[in-house]
Amino acid sequence: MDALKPTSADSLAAAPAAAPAYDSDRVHVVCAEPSIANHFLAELRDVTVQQDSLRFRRNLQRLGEIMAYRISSQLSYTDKTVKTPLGESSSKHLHDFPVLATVLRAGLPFHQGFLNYFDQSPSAFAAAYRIEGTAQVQVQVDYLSAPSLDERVLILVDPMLASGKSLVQTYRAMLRFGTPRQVHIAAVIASPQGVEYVTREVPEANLWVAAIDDHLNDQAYIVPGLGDAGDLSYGSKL
Ligand SMILES: O=c1cc[nH]c(=O)[nH]1
Repeated sequence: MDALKPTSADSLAAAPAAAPAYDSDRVHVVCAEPSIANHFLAELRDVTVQQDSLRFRRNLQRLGEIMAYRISSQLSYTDKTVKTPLGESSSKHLHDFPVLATVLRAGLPFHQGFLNYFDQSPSAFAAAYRIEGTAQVQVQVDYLSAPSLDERVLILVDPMLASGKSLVQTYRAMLRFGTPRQVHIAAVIASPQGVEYVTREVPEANLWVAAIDDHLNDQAYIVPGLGDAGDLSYGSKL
């Protein structure tokens, strides 16, 4: 966990002097407005609350549920009439359930939150790891499983958008399963660099984040962030 401590060389990528201007039609910052999402995010960040890994995973799920609801306003609906015990009601039904993609292992609780709402969605999974010993962050995607993405809505979810390399590599690797008609990328905490990289490299995507933090440290962790989302969910690894 030493990698998480602030260092004097928190210089991998210094924070921009002023807040960058994001295209608010494409970048949605859910915790910019006060809501219960802010409370869940505060618990995720809090080192004391983090000791309860059940609550940590559940808070990631809850933010996934909130983001699923927000993204649902951009999906297509079909008018249908449903029979109630007392009559008929004209209602809107989700036209087709989005494909929910995530990156093992840290993405799993956040993905479960999306699946709780998009309960008929198929899922796609990727495993990606960082290649050690390189000056630049380099990522290898080495496991993929997905349904056809042709003409589907794809929502790619990963709780921490740090450099953005693993998300972009995963997205590109997924495209071998087809060309989605609409793409959303969702993260809990993003770095300014990650937002810049993803919006530049995947211009077709809408980006949804709970918060955009200050900067990346020299280990490519988000500061202040929350630490290592995978370890906090599932225990530290060797
Ligand atoms: O801060 C970060 C960055 C990447 N992954 C994490 O779990 N935390």
